[in-house]
Amino acid sequence: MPGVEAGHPYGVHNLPYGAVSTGAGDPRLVVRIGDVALDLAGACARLAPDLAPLVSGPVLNPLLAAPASTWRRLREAVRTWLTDESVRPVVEPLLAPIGRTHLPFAVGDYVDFYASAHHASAIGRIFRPDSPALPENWKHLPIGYHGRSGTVVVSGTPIARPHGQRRVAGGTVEFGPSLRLDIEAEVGFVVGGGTRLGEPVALAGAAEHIFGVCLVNDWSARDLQAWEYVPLGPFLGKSFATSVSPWVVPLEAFDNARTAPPPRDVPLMSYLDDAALPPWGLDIALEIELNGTVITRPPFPSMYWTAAQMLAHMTVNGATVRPGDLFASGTVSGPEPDQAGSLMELSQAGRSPFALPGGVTRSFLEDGDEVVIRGRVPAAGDRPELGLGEVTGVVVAKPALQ
Ligand SMILES: O=C(O)/C=C/C(=O)CC(=O)CC(=O)O
Ligand SMILES: [Ca+2]
Ligand SMILES: [Mg+2]
Repeated sequence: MPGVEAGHPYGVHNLPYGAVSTGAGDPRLVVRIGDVALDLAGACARLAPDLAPLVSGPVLNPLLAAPASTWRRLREAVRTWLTDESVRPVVEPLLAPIGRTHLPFAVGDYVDFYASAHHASAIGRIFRPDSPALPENWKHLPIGYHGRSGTVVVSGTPIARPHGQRRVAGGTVEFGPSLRLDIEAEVGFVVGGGTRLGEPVALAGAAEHIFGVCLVNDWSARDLQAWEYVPLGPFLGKSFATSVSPWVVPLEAFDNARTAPPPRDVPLMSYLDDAALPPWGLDIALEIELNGTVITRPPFPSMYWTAAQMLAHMTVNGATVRPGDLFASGTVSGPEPDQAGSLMELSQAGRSPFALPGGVTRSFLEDGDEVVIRGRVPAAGDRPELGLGEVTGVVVAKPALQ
């Protein structure tokens, strides 16, 4: 592809999908190549008219509803269009600067998992100091909860500090802006190809239902969460906003970035037993920047549960998935203190504030703070770097409700 040097993290090995607009125009679906975007509706209208109806709207959902073989056909076609000299006169006028990015899919159901043993143990010690760090069920099944899909927002959306109830020292219950606003760096999976009620997705069939990968920041109000979550789990402490990166990187782009998950300590039931399957760990490196300083580098290969296991578990009771559903890995935390994916861990629940430049310290987020979570598959051997982009958000104060 002219203008995109070999090894560019958004070369033809990547080709993520997004929705962009310029000026007052409506969002249009694109594929990113280098630092520009290929207009998908225009390209399909000219070069693959039968695919045009799947990509002519503002969101990916019609494409997500098509079978995985169609996703692969479109990806191969785009790769050809971007490399084949003979179609250059058609393709070049359809390349444009990226412009403003939008949420590229209408989010159906949203599930958040809890798949890092390092995160789950650290949070367990903080929230439940008198119990084992990992709950008894943790290594038998990927724990998760259903989140609020309507508050999934695209990167760059300002995050209003939530108000709510919290219990303070001495047992008083009060209402006000969260004093423990946190982040959770996660990897998200966009579902395609629906299922029928009662028909689980088998581990071996997961690739037919996982369209692509994005980055997720599961903003979390720890004080609201700690008071509300017993016994039913996360609710208002997490439902106010969840940010996602604007680029959905197709699953096939990770073909040479698969890693073996950690050894399993507990024998897995057959619907979760992935020992005989190709590995589903992904070699993604995350980094979190707070106000311009990188504060932690969570490694995704350290996750205990894989995306395929999450999907198999999420549907094993017969629950359906639909095109546009989103499920997220849960906070990505590695074994080292500087690999934690939340401020709760980095500050030890506020007991050990961490340092930023200029003598500034933080335990939780203050108004005006900007968080950037970046993701990439690092280059290795002849594997070029694969960019996942970033998910950003600035915290803003919300007017008091009472
Ligand atoms: O262990 C708890 O009580 C709470 C855990 C979380 O808040 C984490 C969560 O949302 C799942 C995750 O991101 O890993
Ligand atoms: Ca989470
Ligand atoms: Mg959330």
